[in-house]
Amino acid sequence: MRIVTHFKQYPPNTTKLYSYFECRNRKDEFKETVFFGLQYILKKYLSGPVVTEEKIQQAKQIYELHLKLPIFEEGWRYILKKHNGHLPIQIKAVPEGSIIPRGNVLFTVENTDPKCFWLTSYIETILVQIWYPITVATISRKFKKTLASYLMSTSGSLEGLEFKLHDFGYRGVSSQESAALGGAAHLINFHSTDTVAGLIMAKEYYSCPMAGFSIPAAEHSTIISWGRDGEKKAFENLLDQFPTTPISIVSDSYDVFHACKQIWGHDLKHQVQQRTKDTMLVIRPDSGDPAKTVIQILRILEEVFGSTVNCKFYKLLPSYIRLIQGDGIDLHSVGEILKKLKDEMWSTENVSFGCGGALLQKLNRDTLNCSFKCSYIEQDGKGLDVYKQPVTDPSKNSKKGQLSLRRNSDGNIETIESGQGQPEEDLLVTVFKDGKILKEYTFEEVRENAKLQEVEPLAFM
Ligand SMILES: O=C1OCCC/C1=C\Nc1ccccc1
Repeated sequence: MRIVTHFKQYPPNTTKLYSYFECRNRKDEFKETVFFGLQYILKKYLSGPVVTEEKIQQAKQIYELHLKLPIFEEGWRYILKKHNGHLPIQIKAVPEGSIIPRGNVLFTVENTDPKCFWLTSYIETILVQIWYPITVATISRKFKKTLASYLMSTSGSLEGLEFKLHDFGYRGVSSQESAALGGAAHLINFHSTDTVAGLIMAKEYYSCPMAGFSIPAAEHSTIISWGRDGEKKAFENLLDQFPTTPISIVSDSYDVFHACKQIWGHDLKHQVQQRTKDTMLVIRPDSGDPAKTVIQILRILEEVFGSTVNCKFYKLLPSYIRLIQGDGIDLHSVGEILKKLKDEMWSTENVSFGCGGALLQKLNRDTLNCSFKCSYIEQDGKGLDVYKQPVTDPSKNSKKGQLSLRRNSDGNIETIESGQGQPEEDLLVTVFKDGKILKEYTFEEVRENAKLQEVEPLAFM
């Protein structure tokens, strides 16, 4: 346990520790990241009178047993007495929702009381947990870019884009807090979710009354509970129970092709044709090769319900029928599926997707190389730029000195090191100082900052 012993390890008379957070640059599919989640961490863990007598006692007990060394009790008691339990820390960060190229400073942390230099590193652990909301928001936005390209290319419009990727991931994350953070991160880019914890996060920490929507949906239990021979009854009951909203019905319990051809295409054909765009039937396959299954179902439905051709000459099922594919979806497969649909002249308008693990859980701090490093210290009143430069891995080199972030004359974002930045050009905003949050962002602002600037033409897909 290094952190509680650090105050003994820094040079004598250190009065300031200045560190920064970045998603280190690496040749991978993520050229830029979405900055999100710092406001939650500040509000929940770091703002206000967070240092208390009982917390000091609790820490004392734990570390005496755990480390057989005392905690830095006088350091914490100093904060309690001198700062009334408020952390003498300053944090400057890019606005939430900002889209920043990899390898740029995203926030800086420094102590504001020279006696509390050790605090900067102490809060690294909780601050670096921002890796999760940043990574989910970034993956979700990359999904959006792919979906936008195919939707634009096969329909000439982006209408409905925000409902093309539905968060199915609540059950697959490791905690309620992860569900809340990841769920909210996805809702920066989309308005479609079943991860209710994300709605509450957006409401409580980013002032958003209702950040996402869903529709009534079957699951296997509500189908198979009618027995093997009761699938048609189960489907019919669902149509009867939900006449005024769209309804999603998972149809692969036994044979999805039979379900589409015989039940949807014959037994219940007229009930299906009574549905409208606002009360559409959404058929959900949930197994098999995603592209092959979706295409086969589209063909079956086209045979029964017909299809039209849109302004881009791609085929479209009647407005009362759509598909949702929520199995086997990740950043790679979604593009593959859409490409195969397009090759068969199907518009992206026909399908939407659900994603769970690949959106909220199949990721870690290394996915975007999230890192927190010290870059500047002050000793005896003298400033010193510091950095690491491992001969064993240059990609782990860290930045030097006090940092600022600016948009240069070419319009590109860049980090200025060694305190060479012009304060008036600095995009970093002081969001926290001495226990107080100085700047808050609403979810609306976060979404605005993260919106897609352009739709990438498919040629590069
Ligand atoms: O089918 C659907 O249509 C759109 C509404 C949501 C939905 C399914 N949700 C879901 C959630 C968690 C695991 C699996 C599915």
